[in-house]
This record gives sequence, C-alpha cells and structure tokens, in this order.
Amino acid sequence: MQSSDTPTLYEWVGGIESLSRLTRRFYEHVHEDPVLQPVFAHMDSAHSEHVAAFPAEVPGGPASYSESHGGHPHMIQKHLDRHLTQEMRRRWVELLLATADELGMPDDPEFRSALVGYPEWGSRLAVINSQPGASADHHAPMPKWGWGEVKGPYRG
Ligand code: HEM
Repeated sequence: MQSSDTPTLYEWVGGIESLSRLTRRFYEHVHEDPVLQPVFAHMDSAHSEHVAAFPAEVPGGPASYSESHGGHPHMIQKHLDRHLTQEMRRRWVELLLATADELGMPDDPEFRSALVGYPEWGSRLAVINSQPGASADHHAPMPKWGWGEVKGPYRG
C-alpha cells in the first residue's frame, strides 16, 4: 500500500547516478544496434549526460530538465519528423530494459512493472510525435510517473 514513506521511483532506482549509468550504457548499445544506429547517428556521446535529467525528473527527481533543458516541449521537438517506426520503438524499449538488467537495477516486481510502463507509453508518444505533420505543444507539461497500481515496493 502507498503511504507517505513510500519512496519515489527516482529514489528507488538510485537517483541521478543510477540513471546516468543507464542512459550512458543504453546509448552505447544503441550505437551498436543495426536498427537504431542510423536513427541516433548524429547524437554525440556527451549528450547522454543531460538526457538523464529527463528520466530523472519524470519519476520524482529534481526538475533540472524543465529548468535548464527546455522541458517536455524541447524533448518532443527532438522527435519531430524522425519517422520512427514500430520496429525502432520496440528495439528501443527492449534495449533499455536489457540495459537495466545488465546494470543490476532493482528487479522487484513492483519497480519493474513501473519501469516497463513508462517507456512503453513514452515510446509510443515518440512514434506519434515523429510522424509527418506532428508538432510540439509549447506548453506540454512534464509527464510524472509513479508506482501505478502496485502503489509501492513489496512489503510481504
Ligand atoms: C519514453 C520514451 C522516450 C523518452 C523519455 C525520450 C527522451 C528523449 C530525450 C530527453 C532526448 C534528448 C532531448 C535533448 O536533447 O534535450 C531525446 C532525443 C531523441 N530521441 Fe527520444 N525519447 C523516448 C523515445 C524515443 C524512441 C522510441 C526513439 C527512437 C526509436 C527516440 C529517438 C530519439 C532521437 C533520434 C533523439 C535525438 C537524438 C539527437 O540528438 O540526435 N526516442 N529523446
């Protein structure tokens, strides 16, 4: 049951250090992947540092992406006209979850169900936003993601 002492997903995952490790390793895999490499060919590796601020803010971490990197509208803009396909999206989600396993991120059922939910949802928005004619809402609020139906970590 969720209560005032329930940690945020951000705290549970290990904060910005853990998310920076995840994004860094994830993009290493992306650059070796035949489906995703061409999509991310122009992304420089230093980029993964500030990208981690986004998945930090969504699950309850500091609002630094909103304050310093243009917030949700800027992130949406990065996906415009990319013509992302379902094959790319599925590969992206698979690689992200495989990287979480590789790095030994928490694997309790409650955390993992929340972890699967967010990229599944967000990647589908990325595909929609990447199609011809899509535009970014300049007031799009930052998404917030929590424990969902499981309401918190396992308590026995
Ligand atoms: C939950 C889902 C997703 C989130 C939260 C997300 C988040 C982000 C963020 C924060 C950036 C960098 C923005 C910046 O420069 O400040 C970015 C860039 C980008 N994303 Fe996503 N993204 C998601 C899904 C996807 C998917 C599924 C794909 C492709 C299969 C994708 C492709 C890209 C590309 C190509 C860029 C630009 C890279 C560059 O700078 O060259 N994204 N995304």
